[in-house]
Amino acid sequence: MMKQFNAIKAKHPTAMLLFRVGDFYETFGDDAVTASKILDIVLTKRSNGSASETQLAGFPHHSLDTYLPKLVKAGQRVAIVDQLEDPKTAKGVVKRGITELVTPGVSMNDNVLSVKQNNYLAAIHISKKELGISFLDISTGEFFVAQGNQNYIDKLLQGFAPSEVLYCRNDQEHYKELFGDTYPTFRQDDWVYTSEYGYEKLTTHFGTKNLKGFGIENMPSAIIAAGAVLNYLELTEHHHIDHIHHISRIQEDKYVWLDKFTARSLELIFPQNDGGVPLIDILDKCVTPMGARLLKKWTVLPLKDLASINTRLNIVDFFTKDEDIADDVLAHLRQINDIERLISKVAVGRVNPREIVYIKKALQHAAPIKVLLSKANDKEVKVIADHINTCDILVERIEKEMQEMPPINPAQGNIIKEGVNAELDELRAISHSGKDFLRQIQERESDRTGIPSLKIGYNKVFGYYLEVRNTHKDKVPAEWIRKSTLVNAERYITEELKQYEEKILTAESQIGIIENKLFMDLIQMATEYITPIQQTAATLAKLDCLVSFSTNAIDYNYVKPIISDDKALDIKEGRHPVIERQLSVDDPYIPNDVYLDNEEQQIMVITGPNMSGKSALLRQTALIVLMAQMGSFVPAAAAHIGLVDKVFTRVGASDNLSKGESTFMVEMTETASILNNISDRSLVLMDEIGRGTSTYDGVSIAWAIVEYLHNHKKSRAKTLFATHYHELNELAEDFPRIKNFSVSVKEHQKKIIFLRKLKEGGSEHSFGIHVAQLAGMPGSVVRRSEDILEHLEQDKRKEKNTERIKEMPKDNYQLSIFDSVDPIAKELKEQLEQLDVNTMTPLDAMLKLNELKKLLS
Ligand SMILES: Nc1ncnc2c1ncn2[C@@H]1O[C@H](COP(=O)(O)OP(=O)(O)OP(=O)(O)O)[C@@H](O)[C@H]1O
Repeated sequence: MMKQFNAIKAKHPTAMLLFRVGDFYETFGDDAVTASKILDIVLTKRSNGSASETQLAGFPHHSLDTYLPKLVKAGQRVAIVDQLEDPKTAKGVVKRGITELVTPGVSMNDNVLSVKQNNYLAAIHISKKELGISFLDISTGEFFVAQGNQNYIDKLLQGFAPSEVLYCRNDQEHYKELFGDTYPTFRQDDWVYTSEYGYEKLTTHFGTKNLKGFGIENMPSAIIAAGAVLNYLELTEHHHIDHIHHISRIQEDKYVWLDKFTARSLELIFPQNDGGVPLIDILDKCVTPMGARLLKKWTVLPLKDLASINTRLNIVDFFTKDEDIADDVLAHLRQINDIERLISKVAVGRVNPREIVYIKKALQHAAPIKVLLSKANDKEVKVIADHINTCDILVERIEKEMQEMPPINPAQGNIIKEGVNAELDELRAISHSGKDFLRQIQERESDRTGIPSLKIGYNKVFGYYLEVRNTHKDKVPAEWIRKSTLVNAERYITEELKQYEEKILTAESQIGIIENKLFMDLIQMATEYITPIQQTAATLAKLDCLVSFSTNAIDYNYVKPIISDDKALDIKEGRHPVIERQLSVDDPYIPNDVYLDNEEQQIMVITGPNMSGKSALLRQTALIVLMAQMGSFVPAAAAHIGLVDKVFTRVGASDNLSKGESTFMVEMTETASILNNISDRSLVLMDEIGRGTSTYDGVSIAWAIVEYLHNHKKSRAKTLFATHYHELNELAEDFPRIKNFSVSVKEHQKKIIFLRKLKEGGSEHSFGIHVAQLAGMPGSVVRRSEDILEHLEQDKRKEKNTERIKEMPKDNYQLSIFDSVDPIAKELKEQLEQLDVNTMTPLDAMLKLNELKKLLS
């Protein structure tokens, strides 16, 4: 057996082998040490016939579902080695082989997967020209590819957040350099990463002559990455993958460009700090798992196409106006299981009886949704109805054949209803009424023979028998066959009893075989419905997202945005969708207007004290735009949004310092990438840019960036620029499309009250000291800061020129001795002034110093 183990281990050295031995899964050697730590199971030692001892740790086979996810979640690649023949009939060591290799990126196990999240496996092909990437979720059948530069690939990685990344063995260093070690990885052989192999793999899998139909024919790097994914499925023994029947190109130009910093700082999917709330948590009111997963994709991939956005918005509008339909649809959606993943389980042959019934139930609830929507007086809603395929024939058959609540484990039996199969019914009758039937035989034979004490019994040696006490021996009919003689009685068997016995003993196993066959036939039929069920799942997911948007629109008082092809952004009384949810009714979020265009007001320079709400205003503007382009209503009184193609966000270095990644250098690199990528339709949010360096550096850089954005020859990117540097207010005097705004505060008894209202015009000073006071800074520090500020502002008034670097005020803690009126000090000063240090020898200097010192004594 250890030979067998070693042979399999040699083929998969990086995988932990769960080796089936009898009723246990065992791990050996180093695997055992690791498994015992992760699973907290006992580690033992056994000699296994050889001189050296082997370490051993195992668990009962029926606990696989409990232990396997723990191993995978701990980052292990786990190979399940099963017995491939019946140990009872096997000669010698039982044949064993890998039946599945479960890795973080390839899993169908419900305990490994998270309901609301896709589980992507990614492959990256690194090449000098363009990099290729592919993403596959085997649990849903979704398969995507893309090709582009490192930035783009990095951004996709961040958006899709794969559980495992594959790349070519030869690219190890390069991969690490580009993408670090964020994701668990696996390296494949270099021959996998060639265009010929990828092309061949994809065309064979999809059964197509070429890849034109998928629009990826001319994407060599993407094809290589996709081929690598298929190769990995083979390696991990995933051979039944009919549900992966399509590959889609991620069309970069279809979606709003959000680089990874922007997605992160806007907290679309993940919060930046522990306890933070990302946008998705507010948006997601989905009631189906596939809806929740789709909404995540919509959130990181807002649309750029006017027609598609308006379709979504119109459907949301429909549901907000007809709440009864929305409620009915929701009531049915709530009853719908994860059919997207269930149908994938059908494809890979891992569906259990109860799950087949769930598929039926889901389709049965999809049917009334289809009826409801097709009756709606709205073209776009009707289209949704058209895309729901209720697969009636399949539903009917499952309904007719499957029990209402069959067990999860088919071996437990009672999967198939009565009346489906005559043989099955008969066997069940035998099994159920076995004892009755035996009693009937006993009574009948007792009457017929006149033996009153006739008994039926059973033993392992000759099965069922009739027992006759010696006193009635003479009444035994001739056809009974005597099997044994006891002291007081004799035991007989009959032809009938023998026949029946065989039936009873084989009935249970026969029932299992027939039920299993009928169940397999049903699965076979279900595999023919993979595509229509996937389509229905996708449509229901979309519907779920749109109804979720309508629920938010009503509950949170959102409005339908007007999206157009022009380039203006006009938000009236906009609110921050996340912060407003965290505030109480008594202290609600203060709405603000934001207007930007390419002609009059391209850049808003927003000043205001710390904590006044500048960052919130910037972020809410971006979130409103993105929500609108996802197809959601928005938190505002009205919103007119000229299509935005890219959103860039840069947050000043110190806001990110806690993550330990944002140095001033990073901030500048990120800003440079914005300046190189903007277009007329871009929205740029700059928050405290330049604060990672000295004040003067900061002001200069911030100033230069605003100037650049304004004067860019080709693109007038709409920009919100929040800053502490009120010096920047002077820009508006020289540049026509720059306008000053400030977030208002009221000073009351040297304290500030945040009004949070945006008003035209800059702010005069930054109120930082007041914030320090609010924060509980000692009174002496606050007073001293006020003194210094006063000095600085006096200096500024004198110079009246912000571009020139000003001197810091002289520290007036200590009076200068030379300003003193003391006569000795005066004498000292005069003597020092008369000295010509250049003509003095060191000795002269020493003597003079001594002389001066004497003056003091
Ligand atoms: N319009 C608003 N209505 C109500 N509360 C708000 C509003 N805007 C911001 N706030 C609250 O004020 C807090 C501070 O806002 P924000 O972080 O935007 O200030 P800031 O001006 O960017 O400050 P800093 O310059 O220190 O980063 C927010 O966390 C939020 O709770």
